[in-house]
Amino acid sequence: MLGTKSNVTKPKKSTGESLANSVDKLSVEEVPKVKSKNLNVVAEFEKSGMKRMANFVVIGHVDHGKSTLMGRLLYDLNVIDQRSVDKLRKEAETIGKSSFALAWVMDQTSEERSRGVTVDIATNYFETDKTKFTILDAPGHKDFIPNMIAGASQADFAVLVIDASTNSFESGLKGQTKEHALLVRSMGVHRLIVAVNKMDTVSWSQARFEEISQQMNAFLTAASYTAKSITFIPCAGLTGENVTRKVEDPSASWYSGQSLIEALDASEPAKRNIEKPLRMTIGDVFRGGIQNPVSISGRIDAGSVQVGDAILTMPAGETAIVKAIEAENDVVDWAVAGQIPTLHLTDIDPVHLRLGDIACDPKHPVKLIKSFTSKILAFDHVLPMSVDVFRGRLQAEGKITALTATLNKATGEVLKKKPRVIKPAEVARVVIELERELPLEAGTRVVLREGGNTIAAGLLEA
Ligand SMILES: Nc1nc2c(ncn2[C@@H]2O[C@H](COP(=O)(O)OP(=O)(O)OP(=O)(O)O)[C@@H](O)[C@H]2O)c(=O)[nH]1
Repeated sequence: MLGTKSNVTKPKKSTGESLANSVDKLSVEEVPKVKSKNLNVVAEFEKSGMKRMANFVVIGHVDHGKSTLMGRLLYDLNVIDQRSVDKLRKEAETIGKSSFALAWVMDQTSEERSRGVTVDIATNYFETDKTKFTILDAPGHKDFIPNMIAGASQADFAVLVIDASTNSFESGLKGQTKEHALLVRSMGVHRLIVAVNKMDTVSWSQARFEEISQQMNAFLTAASYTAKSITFIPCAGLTGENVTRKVEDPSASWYSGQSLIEALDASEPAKRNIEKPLRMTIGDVFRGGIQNPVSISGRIDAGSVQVGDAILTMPAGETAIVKAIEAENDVVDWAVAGQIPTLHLTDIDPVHLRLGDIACDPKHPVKLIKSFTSKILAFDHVLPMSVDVFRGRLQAEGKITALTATLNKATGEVLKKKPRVIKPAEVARVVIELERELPLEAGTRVVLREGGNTIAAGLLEA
């Protein structure tokens, strides 16, 4: 199993006992009245020395080595053990694809394995002394761009993997290399680490590295990335050179720069948005028996929560009290944005808690809205039409009522007002009316589907 290592600095424990055990022993009558410690969670967080966090999406043309590179990173950082890799290698050999073993660390489902392409976003975690990273491994196959966008919408930066081998870089340029870089930019990603990969296949040629860096730099700066937010790193995922350790190959003696892990660690920390009002997407709802309180778990997108807080669940509009919190297998007093805690609740009927609902701060609730403007990236032809609008797992039927403008992918400038149709890969602004209200606010990501196909991904503007 992949996952975070256990030596993480955690928020202060309130008891040493596992919460699951302690609540098992309580009956409803015995549940003590929840007392808030009224902590200043922002100050507590700063004192805690909790590591900074970064989420990144891995993009690039099919077969340029994204999964292998990330598998290598996880393997070399001991997130995955030798036995698991040996097992994967054996499995890979039985179907004659032994070089794919490292990639399988990332691509874990059998469908992905038999096809040899990543079909969904694989989420993996690793950490250095300074930072906790989440990798969102995006598929390079052109049919799977919607999944890449799902990853990009959660990313602080992107790692663009480029195959340096003869002709591969060039065919990638005609393929998804540029397209992916543009798409993640239009979804708000500003920073790129360009991993010039498979350098072993070109004998660590300095000329090749420079040729690729220069061409990509010209393209990326024209696409509104700033030169100082792009870092080029030569590496080889398969051999592990310049991933977590320096290159030993004498032909690479010209390079004295950062390794991939150093570049990752040097990246600016993600903003946790702790000071904003609480927004937590409910990913799971459970109850361990009649006497146990109802519990929810999910990622805190913004803000913080502490024991004793009231939370409001939307769209139900019901409040609950946070009786206890668990995060990273510990009982804690508080949790902040970026963490995925379990909240044990009282004073709420579980019928008001559904997957995809939003738990928020009752003083600053997320609003329920029925119409909005969205910047969308079209995957298919988009017209004024009926669509299903998804915010995570929440869904409502709706209609695109107006196509306001098509936009420049890189700069957001208006290209054409009131287009009659938005073509695949175009970025545009549209107005959407919903049949029923959804909890949405500026900055929320939505997906538009029609007849079971994803036709666009959008960012709510107003
Ligand atoms: N020589 C060499 N081969 C590599 C390197 N990295 C990856 N490969 C090979 O390139 C092929 C594709 O690698 P993947 O990691 O599956 O590529 P991907 O970009 O994740 O592919 P998709 O998930 O299908 O988009 C495999 O055969 C790898 O073994 C490298 O550094 N050097």
